[in-house]
Amino acid sequence: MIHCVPAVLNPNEVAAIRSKLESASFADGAGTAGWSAREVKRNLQVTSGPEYEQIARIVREAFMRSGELQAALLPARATPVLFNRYAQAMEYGPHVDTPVMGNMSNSIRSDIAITIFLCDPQSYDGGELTVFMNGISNQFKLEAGGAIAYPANTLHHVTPVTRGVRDAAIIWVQSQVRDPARREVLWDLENAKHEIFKREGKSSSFDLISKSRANLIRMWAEV
Ligand SMILES: O=C(O)CCC(=O)C(=O)O
Ligand SMILES: [Fe+2]
Repeated sequence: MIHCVPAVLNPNEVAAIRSKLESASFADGAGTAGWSAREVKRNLQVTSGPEYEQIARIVREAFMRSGELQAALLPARATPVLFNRYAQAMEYGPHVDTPVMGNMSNSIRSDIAITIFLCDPQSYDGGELTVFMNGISNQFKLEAGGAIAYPANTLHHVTPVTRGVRDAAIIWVQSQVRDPARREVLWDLENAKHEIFKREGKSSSFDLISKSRANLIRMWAEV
């Protein structure tokens, strides 16, 4: 399931990150790709340093406080934030993300990939995130601060930027519930809880749905 969540970063946070990106240093993104993705990865990435630490903290905190991302993804762990830049003619061709990231003592299964858009979509052409799912190609270009979370086991690509610059923050998440179909059931129940609560308050139906969702998490969660 794909989740698009607007304004995960508020406008002040987007502005703060954008201003830090002006002085941040970037390296060739091919450095962090697997051998086959490297063939098609043409972008830049912020290198570690004080700017990186500050903007990564802003993104991580925004991710943690997003009720929708937390309830939909049920994160167990997340990678450090990666900042991608696609300048004129840069792109990231079709690839599948590395399934297990990090090293032996600190590894994360990449169940879900998140892109948080950092630029006004009017300020650049191209740069659509394209995700192939169920035989359909879906294109996304969100407002600055908006996040898309999609299954990392999909083939996806970023189309060439033909004007301006596209900056984005990327996080990979290992979910407590690795099966996307189970996560969808839990997400539907979460929405049903909200609907019932709005209509009836904390009724006995609400309590039963809450209990079912909580107990399904107990059955399925790996923590
Ligand atoms: O820039 C993006 O939106 C996605 C980048 C991506 O697919 C990756 O870094 O693996
Ligand atoms: Fe990717």
